[in-house]
Amino acid sequence: MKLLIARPMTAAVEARARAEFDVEIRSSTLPMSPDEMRRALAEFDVVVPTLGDQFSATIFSEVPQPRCKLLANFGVGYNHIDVAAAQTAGIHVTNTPGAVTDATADIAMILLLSTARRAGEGERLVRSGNWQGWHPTQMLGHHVTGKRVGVVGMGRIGQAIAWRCHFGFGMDVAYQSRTPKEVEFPAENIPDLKELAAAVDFLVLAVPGGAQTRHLINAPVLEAMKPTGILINIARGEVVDESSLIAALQSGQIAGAGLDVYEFEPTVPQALRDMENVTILPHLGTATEEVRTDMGHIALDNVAAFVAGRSLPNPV
Ligand SMILES: NC(=O)c1ccc[n+]([C@@H]2O[C@H](COP(=O)([O-])OP(=O)(O)OC[C@H]3O[C@@H](n4cnc5c(N)ncnc54)[C@H](O)[C@@H]3O)[C@@H](O)[C@H]2O)c1
Ligand SMILES: O=C(O)[C@H](O)CO
Repeated sequence: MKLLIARPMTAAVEARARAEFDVEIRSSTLPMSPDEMRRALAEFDVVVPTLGDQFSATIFSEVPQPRCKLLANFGVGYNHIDVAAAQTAGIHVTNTPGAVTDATADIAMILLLSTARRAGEGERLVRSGNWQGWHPTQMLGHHVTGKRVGVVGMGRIGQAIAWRCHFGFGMDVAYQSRTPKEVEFPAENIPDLKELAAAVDFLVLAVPGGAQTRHLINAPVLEAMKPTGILINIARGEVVDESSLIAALQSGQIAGAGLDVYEFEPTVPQALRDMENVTILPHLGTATEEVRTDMGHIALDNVAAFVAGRSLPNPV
């Protein structure tokens, strides 16, 4: 059984992979090229791809009889893989849910607090050496306690964000879902997205990416938000129509944004980089040693189950 891992991993994950499997670990930290993906499908039994490796229907169609039978994705989000095309090609897909939840919810809170309280702008001021000292109207932001958060995508991460907002920061919680969720704190389901956008101070995105959620947040949704509203996106960049977001921020239609993900990642438009009321992070959601190790173990657990002929723990 030949395994390909698409990026360098934490030491613990690489050690386990080398101990248990005949593995090749790519040394590049960049996404696989189409040539590399075709070779991966043709020459390996199992591949551990990740974000950025665009396993499109075209790539699958270019390798008609793939040796590969499992794509054990490193990450919970798998919108970079055309799962239907993979399955048609006889390739299973798995992901790494759960391990990512708390760390990603933490990054959502960092973005929410930083944007509301102007932390990035404040840090830039201190670093510039131009800070003139405290005064009662210096750099006033938006108070968080008592404000209302609206979660779009009330799954594992969405619920962990809502939990933090309620128990940690005394916020009211609303969310959008086709069916009400059973959570251990008061939370109002507002099924209409524009109604939710209009009713909250912070609109937080935690939906999966992919065709069904592409540009879910578009000009009409941004128009529905309060002028004091702040958009937080830890989901996938394509969930937001980025040019409409830039227009809404530039015109003052919304007050700010906190972003971990971008529509054309890793390209971040200059307009976003120029605005002081935008907090921008480089897709840090799961970026801790512990979480990346746990994600690697989950991916390898799926590989091990596949090799042993057991049912896959995390099928997509
Ligand atoms: N920034 C990061 O580093 C980072 C880290 C982990 C996950 N993510 C992203 O977060 C996503 C969510 O992860 P999760 O583990 O919470 O997944 P999940 O499946 O537990 O939750 C997703 C929720 O979104 C809901 N949903 C789907 N389509 C919707 C729509 N159109 N409108 C409203 N709700 C919709 C689903 O019903 C589900 O409740 C991942 O798919 C991934 O893209 C980002
Ligand atoms: O989907 C995920 O798990 C993240 O975006 C990558 O860690």
